[in-house]
Amino acid sequence: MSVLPELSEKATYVERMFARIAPGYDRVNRVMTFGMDQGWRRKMVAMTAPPVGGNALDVGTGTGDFLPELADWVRDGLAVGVDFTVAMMAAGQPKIDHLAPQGRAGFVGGDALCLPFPDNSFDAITTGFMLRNVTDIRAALAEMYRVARPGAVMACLEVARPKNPLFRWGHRIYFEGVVPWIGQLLGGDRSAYTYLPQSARNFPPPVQLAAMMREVGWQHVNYELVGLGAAAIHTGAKL
Ligand SMILES: C[S@@+](CC[C@H](N)C(=O)[O-])C[C@H]1O[C@@H](n2cnc3c(N)ncnc32)[C@H](O)[C@@H]1O
Repeated sequence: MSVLPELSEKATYVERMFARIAPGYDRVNRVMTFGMDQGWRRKMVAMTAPPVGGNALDVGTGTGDFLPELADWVRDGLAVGVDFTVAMMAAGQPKIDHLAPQGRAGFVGGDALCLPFPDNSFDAITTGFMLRNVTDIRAALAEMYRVARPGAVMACLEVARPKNPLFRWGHRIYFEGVVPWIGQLLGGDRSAYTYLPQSARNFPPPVQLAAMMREVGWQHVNYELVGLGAAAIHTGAKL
Protein backbone atom coordinates (compact mmCIF):
# COMPACT_ATOMS: atom_id res chain seq x y z
CA MET A 1 0.00 0.00 0.00
CA SER A 2 1.34 3.44 -0.93
CA VAL A 3 2.08 5.86 1.90
CA LEU A 4 3.22 8.60 -0.51
CA PRO A 5 1.37 11.90 -0.04
CA GLU A 6 -0.11 14.07 -2.81
CA LEU A 7 2.35 16.71 -4.05
CA SER A 8 0.29 19.49 -2.45
CA GLU A 9 0.61 17.79 0.96
CA LYS A 10 4.15 16.52 0.63
CA ALA A 11 6.03 19.29 2.50
CA THR A 12 3.73 19.06 5.55
CA TYR A 13 3.82 15.25 5.46
CA VAL A 14 7.65 15.22 5.26
CA GLU A 15 8.09 17.78 8.05
CA ARG A 16 5.73 15.90 10.40
CA MET A 17 7.31 12.55 9.58
CA PHE A 18 10.87 13.75 10.33
CA ALA A 19 9.67 15.47 13.51
CA ARG A 20 8.27 12.09 14.64
CA ILE A 21 11.37 10.04 13.88
CA ALA A 22 13.98 12.64 14.94
CA PRO A 23 14.97 10.99 18.26
CA GLY A 24 15.84 7.62 16.65
CA TYR A 25 16.92 8.92 13.23
CA ASP A 26 20.71 8.48 13.64
CA ARG A 27 20.38 5.03 15.21
CA VAL A 28 18.22 3.72 12.36
CA ASN A 29 20.54 5.26 9.73
CA ARG A 30 23.63 3.57 11.16
CA VAL A 31 21.97 0.15 11.31
CA MET A 32 20.13 0.45 7.97
CA THR A 33 23.32 1.37 6.04
CA PHE A 34 25.54 -1.08 7.99
CA GLY A 35 27.46 1.93 9.30
CA MET A 36 28.48 3.06 5.81
CA ASP A 37 26.59 6.38 5.81
CA GLN A 38 29.14 8.29 7.88
CA GLY A 39 31.94 7.24 5.54
CA TRP A 40 29.90 8.52 2.57
CA ARG A 41 29.42 11.87 4.31
CA ARG A 42 33.16 12.19 5.08
CA LYS A 43 33.96 11.36 1.47
CA MET A 44 31.51 14.01 0.22
CA VAL A 45 32.95 16.71 2.45
CA ALA A 46 36.42 15.88 1.12
CA MET A 47 35.03 16.11 -2.44
CA THR A 48 33.73 19.63 -1.78
CA ALA A 49 37.01 20.54 -0.01
CA PRO A 50 35.74 23.61 1.87
CA PRO A 51 38.56 26.15 2.24
CA VAL A 52 39.97 27.14 5.64
CA GLY A 53 38.15 30.25 6.81
CA GLY A 54 35.31 29.68 4.33
CA ASN A 55 31.56 29.15 4.74
CA ALA A 56 30.06 25.70 4.21
CA LEU A 57 26.36 24.85 3.95
CA ASP A 58 24.53 21.55 4.48
CA VAL A 59 21.00 21.63 3.03
CA GLY A 60 18.30 19.41 4.59
CA THR A 61 20.82 18.91 7.38
CA GLY A 62 18.49 16.93 9.67
CA THR A 63 20.48 16.00 12.78
CA GLY A 64 23.57 17.72 11.35
CA ASP A 65 25.72 14.69 10.56
CA PHE A 66 27.75 16.69 8.03
CA LEU A 67 28.44 19.66 10.30
CA PRO A 68 31.35 18.46 12.50
CA GLU A 69 33.25 17.31 9.40
CA LEU A 70 32.52 20.55 7.51
CA ALA A 71 33.59 22.55 10.58
CA ASP A 72 36.87 20.60 10.73
CA TRP A 73 37.63 21.59 7.15
CA VAL A 74 36.75 25.29 7.43
CA ARG A 75 38.40 25.54 10.91
CA ASP A 76 37.81 29.21 11.82
CA GLY A 77 35.16 29.51 9.11
CA LEU A 78 31.47 28.64 9.51
CA ALA A 79 29.49 25.43 8.90
CA VAL A 80 25.73 26.01 8.63
CA GLY A 81 22.99 23.38 8.53
CA VAL A 82 19.57 24.39 7.19
CA ASP A 83 16.38 22.35 7.55
CA PHE A 84 12.64 22.94 7.93
CA THR A 85 12.20 20.29 10.67
CA VAL A 86 13.18 21.91 13.96
CA ALA A 87 12.96 18.60 15.89
CA MET A 88 15.67 17.05 13.68
CA MET A 89 18.06 19.94 14.32
CA ALA A 90 17.24 19.87 18.05
CA ALA A 91 18.10 16.15 18.14
CA GLY A 92 21.45 16.94 16.49
CA GLN A 93 22.37 19.95 18.66
CA PRO A 94 24.75 17.92 20.93
CA LYS A 95 26.91 17.22 17.84
CA ILE A 96 27.74 20.89 17.47
CA ASP A 97 27.54 22.05 21.11
CA HIS A 98 31.34 22.30 21.27
CA LEU A 99 31.48 24.33 18.00
CA ALA A 100 28.53 26.68 18.44
CA PRO A 101 29.98 28.90 21.22
CA GLN A 102 32.99 29.74 19.02
CA GLY A 103 30.62 30.56 16.16
CA ARG A 104 32.00 27.69 14.06
CA ALA A 105 28.74 25.82 13.39
CA GLY A 106 25.02 26.41 13.69
CA PHE A 107 21.56 25.35 12.59
CA VAL A 108 19.18 27.63 10.69
CA GLY A 109 15.48 26.98 10.08
CA GLY A 110 14.59 27.30 6.41
CA ASP A 111 13.22 25.77 3.24
CA ALA A 112 15.55 24.25 0.65
CA LEU A 113 13.29 25.71 -2.07
CA CYS A 114 13.83 29.24 -0.81
CA LEU A 115 17.12 29.29 1.10
CA PRO A 116 17.40 32.14 3.62
CA PHE A 117 20.84 33.26 2.35
CA PRO A 118 22.06 35.83 -0.17
CA ASP A 119 23.47 34.84 -3.57
CA ASN A 120 27.09 33.63 -3.66
CA SER A 121 27.40 32.99 0.11
CA PHE A 122 28.98 29.53 0.44
CA ASP A 123 32.30 27.97 -0.60
CA ALA A 124 31.03 24.38 -0.34
CA ILE A 125 27.58 22.76 -0.18
CA THR A 126 26.51 19.28 0.87
CA THR A 127 23.09 17.68 0.90
CA GLY A 128 22.31 14.14 2.06
CA PHE A 129 19.11 12.18 1.50
CA MET A 130 17.06 15.35 1.16
CA LEU A 131 16.27 15.75 -2.54
CA ARG A 132 13.90 12.75 -2.50
CA ASN A 133 11.78 14.65 -0.03
CA VAL A 134 11.33 18.00 -1.77
CA THR A 135 8.41 18.91 -4.00
CA ASP A 136 10.65 20.34 -6.73
CA ILE A 137 14.12 18.81 -7.20
CA ARG A 138 15.18 21.31 -9.89
CA ALA A 139 14.21 24.26 -7.68
CA ALA A 140 16.26 22.87 -4.78
CA LEU A 141 19.29 22.34 -7.06
CA ALA A 142 18.86 25.87 -8.44
CA GLU A 143 18.68 27.36 -4.92
CA MET A 144 21.92 25.62 -3.96
CA TYR A 145 23.48 26.99 -7.15
CA ARG A 146 22.27 30.51 -6.31
CA VAL A 147 23.84 30.54 -2.82
CA ALA A 148 27.10 28.89 -3.97
CA ARG A 149 30.06 31.18 -4.59
CA PRO A 150 31.85 30.90 -7.93
CA GLY A 151 34.44 28.16 -7.41
CA ALA A 152 32.25 26.24 -4.93
CA VAL A 153 31.58 22.51 -5.25
CA MET A 154 28.25 20.92 -4.27
CA ALA A 155 27.97 17.24 -3.32
CA CYS A 156 24.68 15.39 -3.09
CA LEU A 157 24.05 11.95 -1.57
CA GLU A 158 20.87 10.09 -2.51
CA VAL A 159 19.50 6.59 -2.78
CA ALA A 160 19.91 4.67 -6.04
CA ARG A 161 19.09 1.17 -7.27
CA PRO A 162 21.95 -1.29 -7.95
CA LYS A 163 22.45 -2.12 -11.65
CA ASN A 164 23.63 -5.69 -11.10
CA PRO A 165 20.43 -7.83 -11.27
CA LEU A 166 21.41 -9.94 -8.25
CA PHE A 167 22.24 -6.91 -6.07
CA ARG A 168 19.11 -5.18 -7.36
CA TRP A 169 16.96 -8.11 -6.28
CA GLY A 170 18.67 -8.36 -2.86
CA HIS A 171 18.45 -4.60 -2.41
CA ARG A 172 14.74 -4.61 -3.18
CA ILE A 173 14.03 -7.32 -0.62
CA TYR A 174 16.16 -5.54 1.98
CA PHE A 175 14.92 -2.00 1.28
CA GLU A 176 11.23 -2.77 0.86
CA GLY A 177 10.90 -5.80 3.19
CA VAL A 178 13.49 -5.41 5.96
CA VAL A 179 14.06 -1.64 6.31
CA PRO A 180 10.45 -0.88 7.42
CA TRP A 181 10.92 -3.43 10.25
CA ILE A 182 14.26 -1.90 11.27
CA GLY A 183 12.44 1.45 11.36
CA GLN A 184 9.69 -0.06 13.46
CA LEU A 185 12.04 -1.75 15.93
CA LEU A 186 14.71 0.95 16.32
CA GLY A 187 12.82 4.09 15.36
CA GLY A 188 9.31 3.16 16.45
CA ASP A 189 7.83 4.20 13.11
CA ARG A 190 7.14 1.67 10.37
CA SER A 191 5.27 4.10 8.14
CA ALA A 192 8.22 6.53 7.86
CA TYR A 193 10.50 3.69 6.83
CA THR A 194 7.91 2.47 4.32
CA TYR A 195 7.87 5.98 2.83
CA LEU A 196 11.66 5.72 2.37
CA PRO A 197 11.74 2.87 -0.23
CA GLN A 198 8.55 4.14 -1.86
CA SER A 199 9.95 7.66 -2.31
CA ALA A 200 13.20 6.15 -3.59
CA ARG A 201 11.30 4.37 -6.37
CA ASN A 202 10.01 7.71 -7.65
CA PHE A 203 13.41 9.42 -7.48
CA PRO A 204 15.23 10.03 -10.78
CA PRO A 205 18.09 7.61 -11.52
CA PRO A 206 21.66 9.03 -11.26
CA VAL A 207 21.98 9.90 -14.97
CA GLN A 208 18.75 11.90 -14.87
CA LEU A 209 19.71 13.68 -11.65
CA ALA A 210 23.04 14.65 -13.22
CA ALA A 211 21.13 16.11 -16.21
CA MET A 212 18.91 18.15 -13.85
CA MET A 213 22.01 19.54 -12.13
CA ARG A 214 23.40 20.65 -15.48
CA GLU A 215 20.06 22.23 -16.46
CA VAL A 216 20.16 24.60 -13.48
CA GLY A 217 23.77 25.64 -14.07
CA TRP A 218 26.04 23.18 -12.25
CA GLN A 219 29.13 22.37 -14.28
CA HIS A 220 31.62 19.48 -14.28
CA VAL A 221 28.76 17.30 -13.04
CA ASN A 222 29.77 13.78 -12.13
CA TYR A 223 28.52 10.95 -9.99
CA GLU A 224 29.85 7.88 -8.23
CA LEU A 225 27.85 4.88 -7.00
CA VAL A 226 28.53 3.72 -3.44
CA GLY A 227 27.19 0.91 -1.23
CA LEU A 228 27.11 -1.60 -4.13
CA GLY A 229 25.04 0.91 -6.12
CA ALA A 230 22.45 1.52 -3.39
CA ALA A 231 23.43 5.20 -3.17
CA ALA A 232 24.95 7.81 -5.47
CA ILE A 233 27.15 10.80 -4.76
CA HIS A 234 26.77 13.58 -7.34
CA THR A 235 29.12 16.53 -7.53
CA GLY A 236 28.92 19.76 -9.49
CA ALA A 237 30.84 23.02 -9.54
CA LYS A 238 29.78 26.65 -9.94
CA LEU A 239 32.34 28.37 -12.12
C1 LIG B 1 16.46 11.88 5.30
S1 LIG B 1 16.74 13.35 6.19
C2 LIG B 1 18.45 13.64 5.87
C3 LIG B 1 19.17 14.31 6.98
C4 LIG B 1 20.67 14.47 6.79
N1 LIG B 1 20.96 15.32 5.66
C5 LIG B 1 21.37 13.15 6.63
O1 LIG B 1 22.27 13.05 5.79
O2 LIG B 1 21.08 12.22 7.38
C6 LIG B 1 15.97 14.56 5.16
C7 LIG B 1 15.94 15.91 5.80
O3 LIG B 1 15.57 16.85 4.80
C8 LIG B 1 14.70 17.79 5.39
N2 LIG B 1 13.91 18.43 4.33
C9 LIG B 1 13.07 17.84 3.46
N3 LIG B 1 12.53 18.76 2.64
C10 LIG B 1 13.05 19.96 3.02
C11 LIG B 1 12.88 21.29 2.55
N4 LIG B 1 12.07 21.58 1.53
N5 LIG B 1 13.57 22.27 3.16
C12 LIG B 1 14.39 21.99 4.20
N6 LIG B 1 14.59 20.76 4.69
C13 LIG B 1 13.93 19.74 4.11
C14 LIG B 1 13.88 17.00 6.37
O4 LIG B 1 13.31 17.81 7.35
C15 LIG B 1 14.93 16.03 6.93
O5 LIG B 1 15.54 16.53 8.08
